[in-house]
Amino acid sequence: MNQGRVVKNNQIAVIYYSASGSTEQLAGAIAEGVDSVAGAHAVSVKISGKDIHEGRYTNDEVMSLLTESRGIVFGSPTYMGGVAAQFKAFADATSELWYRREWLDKVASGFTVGGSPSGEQMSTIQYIQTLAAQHGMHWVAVDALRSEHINRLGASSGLITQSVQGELSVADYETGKALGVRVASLAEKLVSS
Ligand SMILES: Cc1cc2nc3c(=O)[nH]c(=O)nc-3n(C[C@H](O)[C@H](O)[C@H](O)COP(=O)(O)O)c2cc1C
Repeated sequence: MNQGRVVKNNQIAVIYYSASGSTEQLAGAIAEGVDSVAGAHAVSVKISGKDIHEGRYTNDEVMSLLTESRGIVFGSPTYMGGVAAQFKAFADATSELWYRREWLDKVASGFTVGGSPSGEQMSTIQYIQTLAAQHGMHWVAVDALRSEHINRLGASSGLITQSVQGELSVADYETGKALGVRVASLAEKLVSS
């Protein structure tokens, strides 16, 4: 796995864009889940609009940090039925890494927040899933059955949530933590198998 590159011992990166903070809250929940797994640790990176010039994202430090990680969890708010422009600029910038197959066989997952319970968040997750597939990554789905306590909106493809007046529900937060645990645990299994 990731031959020829230095991959840090079960480091999982959580990279996301957030304008008003709810996607950031969810990123925090995922990182908390990762950190609760023995031997795993999370690094969180917020995509900054300051790294985008004329639509192009550039930050070599961020790209190196992601490449050194064993797994990457991608997050964006749902904007107009898709990822935010800032996330797309970042995703486009990963094309150089794609060409060199730098992220081949890492684990991946995705999360999004919308303002509506059914505000096309699935389109956002499907885009993130496609990005991970292009990089040859192993997609980790949500395994929790829907209830009022976890996976409130009942999606499996990725973590789909809704912010109400800028706040996530406890159930959304718990689903984030569970996804972090699952990504870190599967990343560990993949290298030891
Ligand atoms: C430009 C824009 C477009 C949006 N489009 C959608 C949408 O298509 N579906 C939806 O459910 N919510 C939509 N929202 C609501 C955001 O997804 C929601 O407020 C989310 O919590 C923002 O994430 P953040 O707090 O991390 O910035 C939109 C918000 C903005 C500003």
